[in-house]
Amino acid sequence: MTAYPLLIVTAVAAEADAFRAHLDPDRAVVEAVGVGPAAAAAGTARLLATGHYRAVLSAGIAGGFPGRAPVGSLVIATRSIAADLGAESPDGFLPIEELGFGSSALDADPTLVKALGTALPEAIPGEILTLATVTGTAETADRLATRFPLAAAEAMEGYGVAVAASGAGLPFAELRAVSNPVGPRDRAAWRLADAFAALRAATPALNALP
Ligand SMILES: O=C(O)c1cccc(C(=O)CC[C@H]2O[C@@H](n3cnc4c(=O)[nH]cnc43)[C@H](O)[C@@H]2O)c1
Repeated sequence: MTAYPLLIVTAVAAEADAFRAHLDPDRAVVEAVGVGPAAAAAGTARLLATGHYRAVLSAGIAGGFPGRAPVGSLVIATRSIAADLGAESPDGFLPIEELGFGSSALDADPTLVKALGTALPEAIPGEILTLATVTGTAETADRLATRFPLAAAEAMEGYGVAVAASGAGLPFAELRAVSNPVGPRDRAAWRLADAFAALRAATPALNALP
């Protein structure tokens, strides 16, 4: 029997197009479902309802934490973390773990992480944060880097895709190409071409995932 394909979930069409040209449709299918964790979770759950996928990958561009993931690099998530899921308090941010409402982190599937790391040895392993708001100040970047010393990158969808994959009982991973540093907003400086080139170059590795 032929195995079902891997589902690759991106936010926007330009990210999906970076993969689509060289994907083997028997091995992997890519779909763009929208920007942010809610669109990612709802769109992924809708696609998984067919029951015709073997695993799920959240993929696209991201901000890289300075000194941890430079522009143009690839990051493989060890965990995807909903970094803004919780409550503010005068003493600092309280994650939902401390509020008693479950977990704000989902581990990536170890088999997928190992296969990605072997196929993409230049990629940086680390935690990837999911935020509904793109970081745009040095203060927020510093605060996140301190709260999450193992975070290499931030994006807006990974945790949402992970929740949908977990609900469907499927293995999950996240792969990001860094288009910009996490820090003061400078949209004109985003190096989209470098990030898309890194995504395109990763496509053969995705065809080969278990
Ligand atoms: O303007 C364009 O041509 C363009 C082409 C493709 C994608 C975009 C996006 O803006 C996609 C938004 C997408 O990017 C992720 N992302 C990238 N950098 C960051 C960041 O520093 N912090 C959080 N998210 C980031 C995110 O996952 C969005 O879905 C534009």
